Amino acid sequence: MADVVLRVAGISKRFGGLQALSDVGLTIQRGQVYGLIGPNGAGKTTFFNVITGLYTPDAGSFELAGHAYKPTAVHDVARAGIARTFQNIRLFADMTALENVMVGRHVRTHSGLIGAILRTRTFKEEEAAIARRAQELLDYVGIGRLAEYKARTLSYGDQRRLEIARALATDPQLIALDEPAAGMNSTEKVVLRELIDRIRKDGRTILLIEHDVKLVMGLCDRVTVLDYGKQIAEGSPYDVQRNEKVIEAYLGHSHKPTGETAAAPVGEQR
Ligand SMILES: Nc1ncnc2c1ncn2[C@@H]1O[C@H](COP(=O)(O)OP(=O)(O)OP(=O)(O)O)[C@@H](O)[C@H]1O
Repeated sequence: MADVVLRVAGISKRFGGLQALSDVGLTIQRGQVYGLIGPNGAGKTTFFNVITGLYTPDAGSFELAGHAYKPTAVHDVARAGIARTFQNIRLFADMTALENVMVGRHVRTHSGLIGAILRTRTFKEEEAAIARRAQELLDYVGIGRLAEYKARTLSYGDQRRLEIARALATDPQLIALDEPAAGMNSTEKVVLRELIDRIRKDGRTILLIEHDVKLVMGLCDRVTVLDYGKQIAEGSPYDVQRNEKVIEAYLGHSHKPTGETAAAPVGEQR
């Protein structure tokens, strides 16, 4: 049987009179890059917020690496094995890049508050190991030379890479990236694409929300498309970008293929 990292079924979420998610489900296999796309307001971020414990769903079931799990507190979700980045970067601006990654790593440490206060030998050894691992992760995402710089002094693209390093520091089963290419120029996007590819090749599983449909189609193994909170398509990038409902959702009206004037695949329309 294939190795499933995340299986969610029947997720619904309502905000007052607005049904932000209706009966959404997906299954992500280990080692996949799984894309979640859809027009503005489709429910992508709400879905991320539900699976990472920021919002409580009205309905739905969750399974992480074969175990039922309930995304409640954000910290518990990180411990269970899901790490995320945010659409609006959330770093500790006045901490160094290295310290930001070390914070992520603390999810996996044991010596606790008493050890920190007493500065026990175990605590010091653990801190040194965390710092070494944090530096490795900064090197891995390509910003090792910036370890001692404060997060707020980093370029936008480097801050996004720092967020990814911090997410990786928790040793996640699944890393969820919320619009990692937002605001990046084309050179930064190429570097980002290489990084995500590398993370996948190194055996990680990635869930990706991204507005850059070309990036999604080039990177993802499977794609789910949301529109007004409903799942309108699921499949390979090739199939999804030729799906009539998807084309309609992106263009706002239906295109009937008619030879030369047939609707272009979604990735080529943007
Ligand atoms: N906390 C909230 N309270 C009320 N409505 C919300 C809340 N969060 C999201 N919504 C609404 O739910 C719908 C889905 O929003 P969501 O942010 O999930 O969409 P999205 O697909 O991520 O959009 P975008 O691509 O613009 O980020 C929108 O209509 C949004 O206004």
